[in-house]
Amino acid sequence: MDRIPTIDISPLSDPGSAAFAATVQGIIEACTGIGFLSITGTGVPQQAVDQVRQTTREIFAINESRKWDQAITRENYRGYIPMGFFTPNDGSGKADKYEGYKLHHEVAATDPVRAECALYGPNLWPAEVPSAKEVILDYWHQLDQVTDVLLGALESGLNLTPGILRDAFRNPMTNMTLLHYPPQAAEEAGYGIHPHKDTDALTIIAPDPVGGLEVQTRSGKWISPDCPLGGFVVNIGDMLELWSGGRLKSTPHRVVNRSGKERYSFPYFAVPRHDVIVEPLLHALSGFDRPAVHCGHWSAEIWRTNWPDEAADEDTPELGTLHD
Ligand SMILES: O=C(O)CCC(=O)C(=O)O
Ligand SMILES: [Fe+2]
Repeated sequence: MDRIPTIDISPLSDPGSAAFAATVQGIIEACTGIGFLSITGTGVPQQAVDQVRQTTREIFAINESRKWDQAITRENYRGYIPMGFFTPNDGSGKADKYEGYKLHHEVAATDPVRAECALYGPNLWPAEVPSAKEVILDYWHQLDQVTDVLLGALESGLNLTPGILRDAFRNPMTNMTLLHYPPQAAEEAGYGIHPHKDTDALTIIAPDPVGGLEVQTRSGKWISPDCPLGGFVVNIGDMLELWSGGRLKSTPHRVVNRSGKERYSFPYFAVPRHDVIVEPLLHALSGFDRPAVHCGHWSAEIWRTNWPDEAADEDTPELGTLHD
């Protein structure tokens, strides 16, 4: 499949209907083919998306020194990620051209889950943009609903026990990154984000109309998703690939911002609860041989190995890094 289909998911609200079955079939074809699809009919109002994009702009407009005051640390993977901070540890030595702001599933400092897994906690919301917390969490909760609907469709399409995927997302490790990519000159080498696979279950992005996201087809070509205004790009990450025994595909993608304009993006990464062990729920396809993943451990390793002086080990295969 050399194109990314657009699918209206509104029939998923009517399980049992013929339109539900046809929509599930379309989603399964996209996810077992290119691993990406554009969705419409989510019920998320365009205004909610516009507000998050505006909030993202405002956060990156905060003065540089104040942004550094809220920078991400090894102990707390939340807050500002300065430009070039995470050089991919693939040996290329070339930093990605973005700045970010990392957010995780919001829980209060007193939440009992923190005793079970130390990665949970409150976010660092920037005081300079007082509306950020409300605007982003409102959007986040809407995407939690969209995720639930998509997981229900995948359970149905893969003939899994109803609820087996959805139940793994109670008190999840879902996270978001706010991203700002300055324009890259035509002759400039390097990427906004280098080619990688996502390590989560699934990702939902409201694409910036300036473009720049590119997806690798199985034949090795790079194509751009064609997503209508108001739609979202969804892709399968490593965890759903693993759950499905290799049927659903986690596909390499990258960002190159040659639009001449600032690009703002805010991917939502759905990740199960810390104690969930992701392993094939169906017999694995031949040649698909990946070890089970414990979500809390996996997330801790992703936090750790993003620092350029830290490397993944045998215990933590891949972590989204592509090897030639
Ligand atoms: O900004 C985008 O469109 C994609 C970002 C991305 O692939 C990621 O953060 O994993
Ligand atoms: Fe990605």
